[in-house]
Amino acid sequence: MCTLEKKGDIFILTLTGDGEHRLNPTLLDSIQSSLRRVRQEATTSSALITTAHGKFFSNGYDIAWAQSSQVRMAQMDSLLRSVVSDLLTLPMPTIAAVTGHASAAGYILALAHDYLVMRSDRGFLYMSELDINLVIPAWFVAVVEAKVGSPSARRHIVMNAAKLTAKDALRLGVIDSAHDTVAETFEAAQARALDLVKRGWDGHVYAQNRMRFLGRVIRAVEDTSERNTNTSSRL
Ligand SMILES: CCCCCCCCCCCCC/C=C/C(=O)SCCNC(=O)CCNC(=O)[C@H](O)C(C)(C)COP(=O)(O)OP(=O)(O)OC[C@H]1O[C@@H](n2cnc3c(N)ncnc32)[C@H](O)[C@@H]1OP(=O)(O)O
Repeated sequence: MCTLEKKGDIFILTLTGDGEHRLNPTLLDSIQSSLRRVRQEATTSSALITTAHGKFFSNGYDIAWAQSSQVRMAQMDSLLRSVVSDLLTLPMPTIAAVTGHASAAGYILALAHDYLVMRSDRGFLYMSELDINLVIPAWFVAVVEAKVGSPSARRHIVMNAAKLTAKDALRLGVIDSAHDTVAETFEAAQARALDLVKRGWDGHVYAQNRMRFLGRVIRAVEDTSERNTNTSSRL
């Protein structure tokens, strides 16, 4: 599950508990209702930090729950699309404090934030589809393309299923800063959030500008026409 607290103008959304924070409908619904509250309670200049307890930020879709049911996979895909769309249209800057592993859909959840700060002593950013014999959704690729500038870095992430440490991710331009501990990672997220709030931007203007800046990926996230044939035998 997740909790939402507010410290001054900063909202803190935390994926709670020591588990893998697998993105099943229960957790995705909980995240989405928290984001709805953030949108309702936002003041002119706010910021959101998303973080997690334990050694995982999110280990991706709950494929055990899906039990290879395409309908259930489609349900998680649809819910994650609306969470990512909510993040990309939120009227405030967003920061992911990646305090543990973020795999596949969990990686996309982190990348859906404007800024990523990450713990360097533990935790990978890991687009694992190749290793688990799944086809990456086109909209996931659109998010990676929008957030990672270098073609070789994108190839390493997607076509090499690289397990990036924070230091690797910083070098490849995937994250904004790397920190030795969970505490320092969260402090860095708070400091960045305060700096952004201090700019005093109107959140709705911020959201409009982000929708211009990331228009292509927002359209990809919201385009559910993509057929995701997730059985390699069909290739
Ligand atoms: C009808 C229409 C149809 C439409 C249908 C639409 C459907 C769409 C479906 C789309 C599906 C495709 C997209 C898929 C999305 C998904 O999310 S699927 C699920 C993805 N999840 C995964 O694949 C899980 C991946 N996770 C793992 O493999 C592991 O959990 C891990 C991340 C590798 C972590 O391993 P773990 O053992 O659990 O953790 P640790 O013990 O912490 O680490 C292992 C070792 O690594 C060392 N280490 C950790 N961090 C670091 C670091 N930063 N630096 C250096 N070393 C590190 C750690 O010390 C461990 O080392 P040892 O102790 O020596 O073992």
